[in-house]
Formats: sequence, structure tokens, C-alpha cells
Amino acid sequence: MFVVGGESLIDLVPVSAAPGAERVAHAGGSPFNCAIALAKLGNDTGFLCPISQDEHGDLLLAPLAEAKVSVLLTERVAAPTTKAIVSFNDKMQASYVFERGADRAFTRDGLLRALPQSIALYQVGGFCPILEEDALVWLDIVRAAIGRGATISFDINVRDKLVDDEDGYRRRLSQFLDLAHLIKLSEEDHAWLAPELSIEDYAAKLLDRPNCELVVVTLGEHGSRAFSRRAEARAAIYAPPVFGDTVGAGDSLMAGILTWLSETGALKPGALGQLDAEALATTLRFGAVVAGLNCGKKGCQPPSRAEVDTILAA
Ligand SMILES: Nc1ncnc2c1ncn2[C@@H]1O[C@H](COP(=O)(O)OP(=O)(O)OP(=O)(O)O)[C@@H](O)[C@H]1O
Ligand SMILES: O=C(O)C(=O)C[C@H](O)[C@H](O)CO
Repeated sequence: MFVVGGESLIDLVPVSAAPGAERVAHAGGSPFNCAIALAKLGNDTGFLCPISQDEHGDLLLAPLAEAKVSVLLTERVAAPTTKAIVSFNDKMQASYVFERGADRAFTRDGLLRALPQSIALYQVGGFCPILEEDALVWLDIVRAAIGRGATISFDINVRDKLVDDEDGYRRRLSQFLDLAHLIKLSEEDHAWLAPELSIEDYAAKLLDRPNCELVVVTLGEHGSRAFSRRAEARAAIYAPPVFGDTVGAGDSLMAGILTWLSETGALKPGALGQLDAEALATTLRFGAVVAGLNCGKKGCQPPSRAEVDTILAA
């Protein structure tokens, strides 16, 4: 099973970039989106996040059930669902302001009890390192997942606005980075983490960490790059016929990449680092089609495997 641990929330998405535009509630959260995308691409997927008893909790459970994601924490919690107030710039690129709630209503024992015994892939969500007390718990969960056979993938997704101890946040991020075999970051993450380094040099530094074998960098409409221990590659975007917005594009790309790596037998420590330029490019292209199809809709709506295969066959 693939397990995704981290936040689910309600995205309050404006219907246009105009100031004061009406907002619509969409189920979201980067790990939630990734779990749905993984399941829609055909992977047996479990999601590890507390879900609220409130009506927004129902709004989260419906798409998880529809995509056949296993909800690993079955007892619903009293805390209100976490919210993200979404804003768009004139290119419909999203930014977020968060009000946290149910995604933090976990205990170490509860998470450990819910963790499956055998895990092929564990995806770490970007909220896990934000607060010291939460990070200590999530680090234990990641270590437990490694003990149960998991390859660890970490989408850094810097959320510095949620943090009031930047040095501590950087230290906590570093602890997660030390455990991850695959690290994904955006160009915004890179600009915050290491503006003094080129992306090539920063990727090389990440690849020097104890477990890291593959680094994926997203560049918005300029596509994506990947660096293994052996090679590097780039891919352009897949532009959908009708554009919606970029909400969840990175999550869909991540799910596409993980799916392709799994199907080609490369989602394993040892194999990830040996990917050559051609394998990296094919992996990124698959991810770009998944992300591009997601960009063809409003809010995060990852495509099914059949939709992706239709585009690739053409
Ligand atoms: N306008 C676009 N049209 C088609 N595909 C796009 C577009 N923008 C981004 N993508 C695809 O989505 C991928 C991820 O995009 P982006 O860099 O915006 O996401 P991110 O910052 O990693 O994640 P998040 O979804 O959390 O914002 C890109 O690498 C690209 O393949
Ligand atoms: O979970 C996060 O970090 C998010 O940014 C969540 C977003 O609101 C959204 O669902 C798209 O990733």
C-alpha cells in the first residue's frame, strides 16, 4: 500500500482573480490531493489524517471514498476542518492563507495504530515539520514507515508564513530531508531554502543527504526537472485544451511521478538513484500529463488513469 500522511483541508477558492470574487469550498490539502491522485491512477492508497465531525469533514470523505482511498484514521475528531483561503494572481497561480484545525488533532499512538504493517511508499506532507510538537510525532511515523518497508517521498512545500521560529523550522525540515529517498520542491521552495545556490547545486546538496536518491523540482508553466545520483532531465508542461487553474498541480505531478516509478520498478532505494536521463525524462513526462490534466479543471481534480493513457497514446 502507498500511505500519504499530512493535512486535509477545505480550499476556499475564488471563482475568478477579481478582488472580492465569490469563494467556493473544495476539498484539498496537498497530501489529500496527492492521495486522491495516487488512487485515481490505480494505486492502493491509504490516507493518514484526522477528519473532523463537521460538515466540511463530510466534504473531505466523499472524494476519498469515490477515489477508493482507505481512510486510515476512522474515528472523526471534534476540531473544525482546517481551511485554506486561496487567492489567485493574474496568471491564476494560487497562494494560500491557512486556519488550522482538525489536521492537528492526532496522537502518536493513534497514528502508529493506524499505520499499515507493510508500506511500499510513504509520502510526507508539507505541514508535518511546521510545529515542533507535531514534527516529533510525524518523524516517528516516518521512521516507523521505513521500518515497515517504505520508500519515503517528501514534498517540501515550504509554509514559512505558518511558522514563528524560522530557525527551528529549517532544522525540522532538515530532519525530514534526512529521511527522504525522493525529495520534491518547487522553485518557490528553492528560493526560500537556498537562494544562494543554483538549482543544480542545491539538488546536488540534497543528493548528499543520507537517504536522498532523487530530487524533483517543479517550475510552474516552465515544467519540471529531475536529478538522480546518475543523471538529470527536464520536461515541458502538458497544456490542457481548456485551462482551469494550477491548484494541486504539484500534487498531481508528484502522484504521476510516484505511479510511473512504481510501475517501472524504480520506486525503491537503490533503484531511484540509478535512474538515467531517459528514464527521468519519461517519468517527468508522465507526471506532466497528470499535472496538465489537473490544470484543465477548477480546483484540484486529478485525472483518472484512463484520461492520462488517452493523452499519452495520442
Ligand atoms: N499552466 C500550466 N499548464 C499546464 N501544466 C502546468 C501549468 N502550471 C504548472 N503545470 C504543471 O504542474 C507542475 C507543478 O506546477 P507548480 O510548479 O505550479 O506546482 P507546485 O508549486 O510544485 O505545487 P502546488 O500544487 O502545491 O502549487 C509543473 O511542473 C507542470 O508540469
Ligand atoms: O496543503 C497545502 O500545503 C496546500 O497548499 C493546500 C492547498 O490549499 C491546495 O489544496 C493545493 O495543494
